[in-house]
Amino acid sequence: MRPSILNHRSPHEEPIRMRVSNRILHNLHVSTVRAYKTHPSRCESVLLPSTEAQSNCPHKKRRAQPDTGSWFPNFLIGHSSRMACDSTSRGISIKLHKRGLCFCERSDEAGPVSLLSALSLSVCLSVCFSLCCCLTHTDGQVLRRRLEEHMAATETSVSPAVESVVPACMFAPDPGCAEDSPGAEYSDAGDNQNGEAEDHLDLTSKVALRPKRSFEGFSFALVSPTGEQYECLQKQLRERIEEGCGETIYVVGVGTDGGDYGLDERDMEASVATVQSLCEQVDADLILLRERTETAGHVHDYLIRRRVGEADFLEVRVAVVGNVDAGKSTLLGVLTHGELDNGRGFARQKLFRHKHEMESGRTSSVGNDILGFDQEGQVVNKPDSHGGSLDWTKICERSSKVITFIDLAGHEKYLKTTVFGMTGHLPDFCMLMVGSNAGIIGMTKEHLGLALALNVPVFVVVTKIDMCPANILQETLKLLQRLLKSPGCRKIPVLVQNKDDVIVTASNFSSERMCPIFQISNVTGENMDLLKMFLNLLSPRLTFKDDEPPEFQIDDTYSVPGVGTVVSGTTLRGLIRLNDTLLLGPDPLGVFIPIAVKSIHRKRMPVKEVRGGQTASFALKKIKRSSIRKGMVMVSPRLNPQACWEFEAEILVLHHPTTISPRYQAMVHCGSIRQTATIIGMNKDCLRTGDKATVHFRFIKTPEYLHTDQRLVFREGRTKAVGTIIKLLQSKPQAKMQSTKKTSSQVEGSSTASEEPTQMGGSPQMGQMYTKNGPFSSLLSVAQCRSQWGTRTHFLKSGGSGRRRGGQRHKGKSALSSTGTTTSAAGVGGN
Ligand SMILES: Nc1nc2c(ncn2[C@@H]2O[C@H](COP(=O)(O)OP(=O)(O)OP(=O)(O)O)[C@@H](O)[C@H]2O)c(=O)[nH]1
Repeated sequence: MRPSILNHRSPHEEPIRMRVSNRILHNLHVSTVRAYKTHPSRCESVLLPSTEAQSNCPHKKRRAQPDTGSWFPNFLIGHSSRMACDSTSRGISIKLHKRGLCFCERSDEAGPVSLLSALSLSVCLSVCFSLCCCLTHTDGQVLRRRLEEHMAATETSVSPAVESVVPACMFAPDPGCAEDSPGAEYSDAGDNQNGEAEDHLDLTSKVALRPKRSFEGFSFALVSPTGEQYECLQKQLRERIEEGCGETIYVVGVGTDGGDYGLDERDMEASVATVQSLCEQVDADLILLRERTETAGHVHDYLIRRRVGEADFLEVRVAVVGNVDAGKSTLLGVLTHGELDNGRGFARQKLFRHKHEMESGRTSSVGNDILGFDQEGQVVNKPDSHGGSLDWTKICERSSKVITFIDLAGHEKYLKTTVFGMTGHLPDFCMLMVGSNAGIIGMTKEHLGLALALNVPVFVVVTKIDMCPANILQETLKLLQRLLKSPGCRKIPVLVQNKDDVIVTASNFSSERMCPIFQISNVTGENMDLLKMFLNLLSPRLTFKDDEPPEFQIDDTYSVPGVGTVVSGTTLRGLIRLNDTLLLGPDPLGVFIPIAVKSIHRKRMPVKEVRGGQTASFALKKIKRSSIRKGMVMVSPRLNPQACWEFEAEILVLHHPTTISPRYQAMVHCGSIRQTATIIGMNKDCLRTGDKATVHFRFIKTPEYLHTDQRLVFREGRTKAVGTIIKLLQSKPQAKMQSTKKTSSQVEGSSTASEEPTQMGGSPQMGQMYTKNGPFSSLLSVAQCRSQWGTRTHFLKSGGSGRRRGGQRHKGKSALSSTGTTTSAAGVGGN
């Protein structure tokens, strides 16, 4: 593979500029390094490009930098042109600078591309490695040596069985310039990552600060900032905190491009004092995460977290999935109650609320558990000394950040409930649990596929390491990383082994590519502190503006004695205040009715308002619980909401045993909506596994409130499809839609469940639609993953026996739910 890159350009013709697909890059990562090691002599000779060629480079701004490319030009490593049109595609520009490597974020025509696409970084390193080995230039030799050291460090930190798991240090900024003379000037100072000079920053004095959440060019003179610089710093800090929904991580002692690593004690003190004073200005706390000493001095990592009042806290939702007996409930019991398990189900007992769950040890419903962190990152959960119960209100009052775990069922027969938990509860992240002794079995792949389909970043927790022999553990890790790196997932597995790894992975986790792997024991508590630290550093993925018209999606309803009807769910956007009047609907006729909010609870704590991204429960005035169903919304009258019977979606069939044609019916999961829909038409005659199409759906029972760009999961039996709504069609409600049941799937020939997935189809027209639409990029990756969805899935039959936690069944359920299956949610005021 490597020579194909090295031979890519004739050395004298033009600057070396590579555009290769991510998949190729992925394969290149290991093979390139190995190739070099085994056959260094076979490396092609890559010479320096001529000055003329450099001046022809399209990246003229970068080329104009005086010192840039003194012996080598930039490399652009991105996706193939097809992927480049996609707004989520990533690119990375590598500068082989004489003082070291410089990885830069760059923008493409299609929009911003993020730095540290984890995959690209590791691959870039190996590509650079290969290229350097071809250089005869002295600088090349230096760089080559550094890369060799880096690679050696990489290898020693990884055990042989998991040799290709990327260690977290790969994602840390490269000190790079340690060998250079201290006085050497770093020509890239002031150059932002897109090659444009920062217009408002003076970088003449010591570069000392770098925000880690984002790797955009951003560096300041912190030791003794001028008034102007100070204001600039303050503005930037505010922006970073806004981006991080109230917090950000800064590294003091490192320059923008990884240069000027370390500060002496006096400079560090002065820099920290500056940051401290900045934090005071923006009403935030500065929390030291780690201190380290680099060759040139000290480097400190700080968490900057905005102060919140007693009634407020940052909320992060984590869906907990994994096969049955992986240890999900046990881990949540250990985390939230602070007591270790005994290996026989002690810790999980505190979470079960149903007799049958206690008896069987199986979660059957969607559970909510909370873990609060104070400003310093200490867990605040203090279970009651008698019953071991948790006072949610107290936890919330003491917390700066509350992690809500959405505990989902691992058993196959509760998959429908699990899908609802993933779509309806809007998790920010997904924690995939794997029992180290059992390995990747049962529903593990199914749940991973679901998270990928919904674009939820995943981290993995391997449990039971106390009882697992070392060779089995290594085997599980090996299979896990193979699964994560497979073309369908395209993740970078990163083993988290110490606090440094936690900081690096948490800082870069918003890159959906990276997949941290923790190895823990619920019995001995091994590595539990790393997991807690990681959870404390997670920030919500989405930011919301308060001035948008509010929207709230209902995922459960309750009747509370003395209070009345209560609905729980997630605020999708906007700000909802006590006594606001919102429109509740749609009812079966598509009508929205005005409704007043009597009281608001967040995590059982009474509050006066709730904003976008937060879960809450509302007590409503003058309405019966039976007239509200899951999937309904409460929205601002300003939105003039319309209910919709029909819509068009671009879907991708992940699995279907035969063919899907018009009149086919399946369950549509879209947010908290869960209703059977019929395919009215599509832009193909029929759909098979791997096919993409624009499909026209119609709900069979009631109209729903939908948005374009909403993700949906379409499933029935073994059939699974994912997609995005592209058009809402206003149609007159039909008097009665007949459910034709699942027989409308046309069975062709004798195709069986074990039928191999076919090649992904799709008309050119579809291809265009997909590449234009950002969220679809992951759909493509899911397409490739379709074979992993397995064929052994069996879903709940209609009228299945899911039960709610602490709630009651809907009286009018049969009239409201197309399948009659209940999905449970947290108890009253669970939100
Ligand atoms: N030795 C050991 N046992 C564990 C560990 N984690 C969980 N267990 C045990 O594994 C069993 C299953 O744990 P659960 O937490 O019920 O598994 P689950 O994934 O929640 O299962 P479902 O709720 O059915 O999906 C229990 O008996 C736990 O005590 C661990 O780290 N070490």
